[in-house]
Amino acid sequence: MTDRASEIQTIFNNIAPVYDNLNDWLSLGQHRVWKLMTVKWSQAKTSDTCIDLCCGSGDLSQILARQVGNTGQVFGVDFSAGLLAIAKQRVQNHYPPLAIDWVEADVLQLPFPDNYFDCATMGYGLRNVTDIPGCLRELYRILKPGATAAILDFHRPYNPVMQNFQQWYLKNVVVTAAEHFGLTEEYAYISPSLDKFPQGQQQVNLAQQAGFTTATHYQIAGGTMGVLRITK
Ligand SMILES: C/C(=C\Cc1cc(O)c2ccccc2c1O)CCC[C@H](C)CCC[C@H](C)CCCC(C)C
Ligand SMILES: C[S@@+](CC[C@H](N)C(=O)[O-])C[C@H]1O[C@@H](n2cnc3c(N)ncnc32)[C@H](O)[C@@H]1O
Repeated sequence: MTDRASEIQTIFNNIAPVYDNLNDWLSLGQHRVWKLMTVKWSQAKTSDTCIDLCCGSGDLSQILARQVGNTGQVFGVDFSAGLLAIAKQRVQNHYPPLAIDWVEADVLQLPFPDNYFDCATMGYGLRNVTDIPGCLRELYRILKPGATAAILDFHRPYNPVMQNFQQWYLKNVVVTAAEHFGLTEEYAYISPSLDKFPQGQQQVNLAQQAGFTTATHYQIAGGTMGVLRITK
């Protein structure tokens, strides 16, 4: 793993204890709706074998697992041991049990064979990997032909009013809230990471270069978030 990847791993291990609560408060619960939309766009269905890349504390993995049922299987993959521990704990006493395997691994080198998965999701992961084209190629490799992936992340709105609002909110609300938990630097990282993140059409181009036959980017939440939907 590169030094940069280790730094990112440390950021997520540090924020693990407050991650879920802060996401709920700071998005006013909206991230749950965006994650439901992402699973819908992934076209996951009963009995499918699906993967949730960069699963963190596992919200998307849980939604996927409900969708595929007990005849399907979900693999939640992440390299943050801290967030994976929370993911495991959250489903421990779930009834009925959810068919989720938690895998500690780097999504740039997935421990799965070619053409294995019926569908995939990724929430707020693509912006954080150190090699976006490599990640899309790895995702392409493990999906079956015809399988769909839905990738949710922040997006810089094209509308200048929304863009100013997003920048103001990240700086004055998100980072200020994080200061109370001694996590200023960790949350201050979101805005510059978003500056470097490809915009919707660029994401579509990268997906096509990775081999995906169809790629569409949908803006949601006033353009502050986006979902890239791609089919192998
Ligand atoms: C679940 C959300 C973000 C996850 C997330 C992603 C990252 O890359 C991080 C990096 C470093 C630290 C933390 C994270 C992280 O938590 C999205 C929801 C939470 C957001 C922090 C707040 C979103 C604000 C938007 C500008 C839109 C506000 C509209 C809302 C309806 C109020
Ligand atoms: C912002 S969190 C998203 C968590 C969750 N998917 C969600 O939507 O709330 C980003 C996650 O990506 C993971 N991550 C970043 N780069 C990774 C990599 N190369 N391999 C595995 N996980 C990675 C981090 O550990 C972190 O859990």
